Amino acid sequence: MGQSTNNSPASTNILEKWFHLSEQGTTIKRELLAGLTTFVSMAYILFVNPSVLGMAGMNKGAVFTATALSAIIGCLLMAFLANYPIAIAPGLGDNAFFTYSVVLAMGISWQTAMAGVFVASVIFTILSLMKVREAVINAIPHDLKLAIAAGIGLFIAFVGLQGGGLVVASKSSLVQLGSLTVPTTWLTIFGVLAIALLMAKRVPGSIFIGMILTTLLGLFTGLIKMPAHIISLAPSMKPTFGVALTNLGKVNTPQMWAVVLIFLLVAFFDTAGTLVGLAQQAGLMKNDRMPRIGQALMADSISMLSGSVMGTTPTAAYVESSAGIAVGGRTGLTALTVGVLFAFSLLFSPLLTVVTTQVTAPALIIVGSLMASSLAGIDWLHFEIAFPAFMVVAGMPLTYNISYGIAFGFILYPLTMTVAGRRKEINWIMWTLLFVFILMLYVLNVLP
Ligand SMILES: Nc1nc2[nH]cnc2c(=O)[nH]1
Repeated sequence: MGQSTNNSPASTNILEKWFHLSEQGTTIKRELLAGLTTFVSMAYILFVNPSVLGMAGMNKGAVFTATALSAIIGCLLMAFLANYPIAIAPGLGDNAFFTYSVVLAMGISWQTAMAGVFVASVIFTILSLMKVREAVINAIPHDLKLAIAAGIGLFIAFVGLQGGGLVVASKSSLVQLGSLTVPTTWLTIFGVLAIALLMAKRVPGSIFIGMILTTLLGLFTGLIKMPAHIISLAPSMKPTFGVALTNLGKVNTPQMWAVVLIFLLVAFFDTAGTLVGLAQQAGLMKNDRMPRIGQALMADSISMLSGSVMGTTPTAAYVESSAGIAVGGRTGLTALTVGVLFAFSLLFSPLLTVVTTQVTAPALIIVGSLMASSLAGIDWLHFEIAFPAFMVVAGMPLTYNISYGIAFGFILYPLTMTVAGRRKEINWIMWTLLFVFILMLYVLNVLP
């Protein structure tokens, strides 16, 4: 009794018992530093998520609170169920699909779309519990999984370039460079440069720091208005809480089933792929397999489920966790630290008004470039693989729809592989998906 510091024998013993720190060759101090590093690398989502979902018509304050709470739930579950140094929060790929493809392009209300997220998360949770999850993960060709991540990267970068005014519509060529005489566009240019240079210098939390610098420049030049307060109680989730449940009845349409399928595919494969990549980076794979992958998927699926009820799009295992792993994070204590910091951040909602589109745009562009790095793993030398992968990557930004990119790849892949004499490598799940995606194109494009 009487000792209350983190390093007291009692608390050390508890943390040791929960997280097996010495077995993983790590220390409390290193895990806390890793958690702080990952948190500052991903804290931008607290402002970017309300900005993107706000465009779908959702209440920004409620989304802010739902974002923080779903991240807290995800990180705590990751810490205690799976003991991995991996943080969870609403993914940029998923919120972009929700707003730009489902709500704005297909004209589905955000309320119905959120009910779709809920249904997808229930299926995801069931899948995480069942042993077939490994079979499903292995059934999708590695190159297509990489192409999906890279395509989403290009898509969100495109969204950022437009949001920041750098790319605008053109009558003759569809897109062109925006005007460099617009002052707010220069805020975005400054933000991209600031973050890119900080990243090139390997500064932890580059995105967060770059966004703060851009906001300060905006405030200083009068392009952004001063906030009324800096801290306050977290905004109420009343405008969004439970909406997914009250709209469940509206999911029963062909369009919504197609949307549910894409939410499920993106959420499941994004998290599964990211988990394995991060576990490899941390040296936590055993015989080329990830121990406790079921628990880690479960942590994500439950936070996605609770997020959809509270009012946010699917959560993902964050690629930014690699920043904390790079500074030594190896256990769930890193994830727990991120969760605690998200709890503190609930107080900072008044800053939502200063984080404008020009401030969030650089984050989208830079995270897009990070996600595009999976292009490196694609087998470009074999046309039967390279072309379907290319069509996934090019299809997402150019059709402004993540589902179409995925559909192009899944329809082409079994065909090009078969003609190339590699039919044996295509399993029945891929043939089934070929027909599912042809049906999906019909439902999303021809039927309406
Ligand atoms: N894996 C992953 N990491 C992210 N970091 C920010 N957004 C995302 C996302 O959608 N997926």
